[in-house]
Amino acid sequence: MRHASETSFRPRHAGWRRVRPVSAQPIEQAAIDAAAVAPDATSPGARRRLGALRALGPYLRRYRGRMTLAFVLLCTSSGAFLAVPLAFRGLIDHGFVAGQSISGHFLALFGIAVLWGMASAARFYQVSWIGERVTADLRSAVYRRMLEQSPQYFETTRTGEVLSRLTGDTTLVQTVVGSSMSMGLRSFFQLFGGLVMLAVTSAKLFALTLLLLIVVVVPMVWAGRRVRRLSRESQDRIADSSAVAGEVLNAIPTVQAYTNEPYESGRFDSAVERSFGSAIRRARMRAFLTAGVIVGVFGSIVFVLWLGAQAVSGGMMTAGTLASFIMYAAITAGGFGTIAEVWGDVMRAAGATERLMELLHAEPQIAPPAAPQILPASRQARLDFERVDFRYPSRPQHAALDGLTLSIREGETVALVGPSGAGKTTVFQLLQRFYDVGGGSIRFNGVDLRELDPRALRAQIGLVPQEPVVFSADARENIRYGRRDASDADVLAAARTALADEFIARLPQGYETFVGERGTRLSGGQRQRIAIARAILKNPPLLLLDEATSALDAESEALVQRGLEAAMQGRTTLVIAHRLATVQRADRIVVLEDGRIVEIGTPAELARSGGLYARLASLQLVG
Ligand SMILES: Nc1ncnc2c1ncn2[C@@H]1O[C@H](COP(=O)(O)OP(=O)(O)OP(=O)(O)O)[C@@H](O)[C@H]1O
Repeated sequence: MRHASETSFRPRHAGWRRVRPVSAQPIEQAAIDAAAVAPDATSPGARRRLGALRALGPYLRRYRGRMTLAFVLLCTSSGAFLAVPLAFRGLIDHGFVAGQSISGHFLALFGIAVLWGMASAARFYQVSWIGERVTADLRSAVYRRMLEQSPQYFETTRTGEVLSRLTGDTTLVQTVVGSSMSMGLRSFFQLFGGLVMLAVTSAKLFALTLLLLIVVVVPMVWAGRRVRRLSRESQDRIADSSAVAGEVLNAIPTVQAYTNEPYESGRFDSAVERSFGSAIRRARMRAFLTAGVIVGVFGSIVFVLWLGAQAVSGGMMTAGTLASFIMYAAITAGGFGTIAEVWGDVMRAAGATERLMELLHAEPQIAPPAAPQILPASRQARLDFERVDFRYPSRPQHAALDGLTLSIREGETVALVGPSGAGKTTVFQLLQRFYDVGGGSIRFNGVDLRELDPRALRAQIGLVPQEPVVFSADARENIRYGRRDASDADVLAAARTALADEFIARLPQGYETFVGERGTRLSGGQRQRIAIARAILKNPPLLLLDEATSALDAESEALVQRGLEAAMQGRTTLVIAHRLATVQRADRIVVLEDGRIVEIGTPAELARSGGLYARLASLQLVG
C-alpha cells in the first residue's frame, strides 16, 4: 500500500506548481510544505532512492546543449532576482534625496525586471521541453521493452501495473525533470544567495532571525511529519475505495444478477468513510500547523522588524537597508519553502524512476541467439518433437509435457485431443517459442527452435486462437493485422476465403465499420472468421488452430468450419480440436493425457482401438 500512495500522482500540484512565481507562494504554505516533507531527506532510504535518479542520466545527456542553455538562463534569472532588493535599497536610500534624479534608480529596477522576466521565461520553456522530451523517450523505451517480453513475464507482472507505471510514473519523472529540478536549483540559489545577502546586510539581525526560525521550525517538523503520514494514509484509503469500485463496476451483471447492489454500495460507503476519516484527521493536524506557522514565522518577522525599526530610528541603520533585509528574508524563506516542496517530488520521482528502470531492464526470457540460423524458405512446415519435457516456471513441480515425441510431415493436419489440462495449449506455446523446452528439442524444418530468432520463427506461423483478439479498429485493419503491408485487394481475398466477407459486406460501413473495442460488436463466430482471414492473409507454412469450446449455432459453426478448411489448404496444420467433425477430418489424431501421448493414429484406427479417444468420441467430447 505504501507504493500506491507514493506513485499516485497529484495533478493539482503539477498543474500550478510549474507556472507559479515563487513570490506569489504564501510563505506559511511553503513552510507547512517544508515541514511536511523535510524529515525524509536525511533518512538512509531517501539517499538510496535518490541514487535511482542517476538512471535518467543517459536520457538527459542526449540533450546536453539544451541543459547547458537552461543552466545559464537559470543563473541569469537568479542573479537578476537577487539584485532586486539591492536596487530597492538604492532607491529608498538615495532616490528620495532632494536634488538627485530618481529616474535612474527606477530604470535600473525596470532593467532588472526585464532581464529576470526574459531569462525566467526562456528557462521555463527549455526546461519544460527537456522534461517532456525525456518523458516521451522513456515512455516509448519502456513500452518497446514490454512488447519484447515473453508471456512468462506477464505471469508475474500485472498489466495494470505496467500501465500505471507507463502513465503515472513517467508523469512524476516529467514533473521533476520538467519543472521541479529547475525550481529546486533556482530555490537553492535563492536560499543561499539570500542567506549570504542577509548576513552582508546586517549580521546581527541575521543571527537573530536564524535563531528564531530554528525555534519555530523544530516543532513544525514534528507536526509536518504527522501530516505527511496522515496524507499517505488518506491516499491509501482512496486507493482502497477505487479498488473496490473498479472490481465491482467490471462485474455489474453479476452484482445485479445476485441483487447485491445494497451490499456493494455498503462496502464502497465504508471504504469512502474510512478515507473521509483519515482526510479529516489530516486536515485537523494541518490546521494546527497553519496556526503555528503563521504565528511563529510572522511573529519572528515582526519582532526582527521591530528591532530593525528601532535601529533605523536610532540612526544605526538606513531605511533602505532594513527594507532590503526584509526582502532578502522573504526570498530566503521562499527558497526554503520551495526546496522542501520540490524535495517531496524529487523523492517520489526517484521511486518512480526506480520502478520504470525495473521494467526497462527486464531481460526478455526468450532472446534470439547471438548468431541465429536462417530458416530455409518453404511453403510447408515439418515439425519434429524429440522427447520434449516442459515445466512452467511458476509450477516447476508439475510436468506439463513429459517426453513428448512426435513428427509432423509437410502438409499434414494433426488434431491434438485430450482432457482439460493435458498439455495441448502448451504444445502451441512451445512451438511459438514463448517458452523454451526443459529437455529434448523441437525442430522446425530441421532447425532447433532455440537456434532461431523468435520473430523469424513466428513469421512462419499463423495462429487462430480460441478467443480471437479483435482490436478497436475497422474490419479491414483487423484483418490486415496478419500482414501489415497487404493491399486492400489481398485483404478482401483473405476475407472471402475465410467466409468473413459475407458478414463484413453487410455491416453498416462494410470494411470500414469500426468493430468495437475487443470486437464486442461482433459475434463469436464472426470474430473467429476475422481471425481466420488474418491467418490466411499471413499465408504461413504452419497453421495453429485452437478450436473454440464455446458453442456456436449450427450455421455459424458451418461457416467457421469451411473458413478453417480453406485456411488449412496446402499447409501443415496443428489443431487443438474440440469437435468431433474437426477431429475426423484430420490426417492423424494425437491423444494427450497428463503431458504424454497416449494414443496416436488415423481417426479410423483410433476409433477401432477402443482407447481414450474412442471413449471421448462416444461422448462427443474430445477436449
Ligand atoms: N502459465 C502457466 N503456469 C503454470 N502452469 C500452467 C500454465 N499454463 C498451463 N499450466 C498447466 O500446465 C498443464 C497443461 O496445460 P495446458 O494449458 O497445456 O492444457 P490444455 O490441454 O490446453 O487444457 P485445456 O483444454 O483446458 O485448454 C495444466 O496442468 C495447467 O494447469
